Amino acid sequence: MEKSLPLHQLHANSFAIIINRSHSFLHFIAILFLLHYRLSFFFQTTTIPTLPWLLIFASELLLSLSWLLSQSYRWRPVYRTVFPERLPGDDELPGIDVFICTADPDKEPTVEVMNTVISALAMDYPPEKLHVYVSDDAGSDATLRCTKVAWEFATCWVPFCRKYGIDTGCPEVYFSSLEDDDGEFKAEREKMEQKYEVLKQRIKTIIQHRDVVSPSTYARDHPAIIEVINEYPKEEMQQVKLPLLVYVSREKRPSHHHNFKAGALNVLLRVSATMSNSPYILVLDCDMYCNDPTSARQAMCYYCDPRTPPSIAFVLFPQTFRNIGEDDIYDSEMRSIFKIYWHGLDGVGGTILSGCNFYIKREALLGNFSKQEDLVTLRRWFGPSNDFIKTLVEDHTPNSITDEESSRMLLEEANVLASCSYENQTAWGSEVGFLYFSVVEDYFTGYTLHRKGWKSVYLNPKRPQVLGTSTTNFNDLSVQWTRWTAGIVQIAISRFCPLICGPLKMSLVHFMCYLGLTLEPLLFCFSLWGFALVPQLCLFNGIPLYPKVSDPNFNIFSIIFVSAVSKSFYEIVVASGGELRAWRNEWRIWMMKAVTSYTYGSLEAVLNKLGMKQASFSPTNKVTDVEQVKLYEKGVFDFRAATMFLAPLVTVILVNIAALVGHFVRCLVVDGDGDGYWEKMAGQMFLSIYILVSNYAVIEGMIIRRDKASIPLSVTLLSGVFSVFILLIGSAILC
Ligand SMILES: O=c1ccn([C@@H]2O[C@H](COP(=O)(O)OP(=O)(O)O[C@H]3O[C@H](CO)[C@@H](O)[C@H](O)[C@H]3O)[C@@H](O)[C@H]2O)c(=O)[nH]1
Ligand SMILES: [Mn+2]
Repeated sequence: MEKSLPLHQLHANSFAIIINRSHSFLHFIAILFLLHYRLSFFFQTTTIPTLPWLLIFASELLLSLSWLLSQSYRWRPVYRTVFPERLPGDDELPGIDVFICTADPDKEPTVEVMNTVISALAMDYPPEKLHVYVSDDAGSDATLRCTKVAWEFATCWVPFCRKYGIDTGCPEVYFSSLEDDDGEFKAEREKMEQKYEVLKQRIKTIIQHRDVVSPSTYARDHPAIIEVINEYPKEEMQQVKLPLLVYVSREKRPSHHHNFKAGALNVLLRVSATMSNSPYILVLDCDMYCNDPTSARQAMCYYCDPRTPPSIAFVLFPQTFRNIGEDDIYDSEMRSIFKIYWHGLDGVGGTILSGCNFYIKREALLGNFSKQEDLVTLRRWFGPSNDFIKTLVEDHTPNSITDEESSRMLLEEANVLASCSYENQTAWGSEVGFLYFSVVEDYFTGYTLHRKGWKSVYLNPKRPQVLGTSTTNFNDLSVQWTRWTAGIVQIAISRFCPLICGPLKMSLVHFMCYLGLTLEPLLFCFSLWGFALVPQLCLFNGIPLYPKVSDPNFNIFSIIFVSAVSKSFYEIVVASGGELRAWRNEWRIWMMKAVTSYTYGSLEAVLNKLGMKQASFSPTNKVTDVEQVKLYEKGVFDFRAATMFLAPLVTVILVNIAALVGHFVRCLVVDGDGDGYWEKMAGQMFLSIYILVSNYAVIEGMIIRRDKASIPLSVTLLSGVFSVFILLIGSAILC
């Protein structure tokens, strides 16, 4: 009886669909009017110069294009429910390999990384079917030792969680969220808490006494180190059944490009194949604790359901963060991505692969082969290891470690698979595994899977499945978004651009989603620079770019503005219950990113294309700085950021102030004759005021605040020079 019940359910949000589609339709008509208005300029005689008109028209066109493409993620938002209690018995569940990547113990606190490892070991899944692999790109002996101590702690922690039904597998979260119980449980809990404190202390001591002289050089140049942590458990630990835990640090040499996280994941794909070869893989970033131990069972609701088509490549959970403040000024939560876009993509063919927290089918990454497959072809694709090639064949069962000899042989082979030359002249990274073409390996790999006809599923249950650390200061945020932009623009300007390689096996709407996401950074940075400078330069010089207030055409602009602003108000505040300030924060950070990270990222991608700059992936800083956190929690911008990120912001603000001042002077002195000058310039004046009001935080950081995190005077002065330059040169060219 139970077997006939579905394991999962999908429902489309019809109300949202109706609202979205009707709004798209009306907004689109307004845009057509705008096109008509702008184009008719070319058939009139007027004193307005053509260049600024063309530029503002181009900005409007680009922004409208990105709006149009973004309607695809609003076309059919869907939501999913799963019923893990209906899953078959534990013995019928498939195996899962968990991959946890870490790369830099200075930026990624080891205590947190170990919490992630422990939370993965404590997942609610049959332990003999769960295998946890830690990839350490720093090759740090300290991390290996910490993994061993974490393992020891897990041997007590996991049985403790099982015994008392604790559903927070991450000790840090569990002990910091107070629960009051008494009796035997309380005493045991206190004992456990002490053990956890000891663990933290041991980890800290190991990290403090690292014996490598120059860790960063070592990280780039070291042999492979692979160790099975629970190979021979101590006597007293043998009772406890825990998942396999393996530490893998691939070989790195300066002469070989290591391809960042994708490279690390591909090594894990190979090494794990020879040890556990599970059909499903969960990828976690080192800061992403498993908050809900049932995520594996939830994902399996798709993979274990005979009625679900086998074309699902991955089941994705959103990235959720534990360090989001009430006033999330940097939109660190990335609300619209995880709460709007991904549900929309899910409804039209599948959400993109967003970094971590996904259960992916091994077969989707590697393919599935029969025993008759030509060995030469397989070796050309997958490299020379016969042991690995054997694992690709359907009915292969992996080697198990039974004695010292089998363990030695297995590790020998694993070392070969983790060597940096193993991938030479193979299809790794280009056709199989995680793909290397872009630094956003996740996005590109997911996109390629969808193009080949694979589907994906987005699960966003109420309880966060994972909890990570998001960037909560302006510098880290800008660095991170610059990297993402660079990776995405790399795709946009390559032969893989969706416009060039076409939808292949994707639906048209799904294709539009990918096109929109791929072009978004470019479209935003070009159009927003246009809106931030062109009307202002014209305002400064008394050139109108918008119709008079009394002209009926003025309504076109007001309608488009009000429609865009109120739709986002609806999405953020009404539909997803956000606060008003979330709405302000998202608009503001969007404008800020456009002139900083989107711009620099796009530039980086172009330089990379021209061979003038190498792609880079420096891990995001995950160390908590108390002072920074305080500012973030108070909703105050931390402007202790690189000048390259501050200068564009300040420059835009100064140009806007200058334009307004210039405008008022012109009104009073030059054009004070009341020929409707105010009316002609009202649109531009409004735009400048809008930019200044929305970005008041920058003005405050520049003029009012005097704390350490305000904008340094040197940056303001430098930006002042840029603004004068823009005003002079811009006026000369445009007007
Ligand atoms: O050479 C590297 C660089 C990074 N990492 C690991 O990759 C993970 C993600 O790196 P992080 O610095 O946290 O990047 P984010 O900016 O948070 O990354 C987002 O974007 C990346 C693509 O740019 C995705 O890979 C991530 O999953 C996604 O969270 C971390 O666990 C790192 O340790 C490596 O293993 N090797
Ligand atoms: Mn991260």
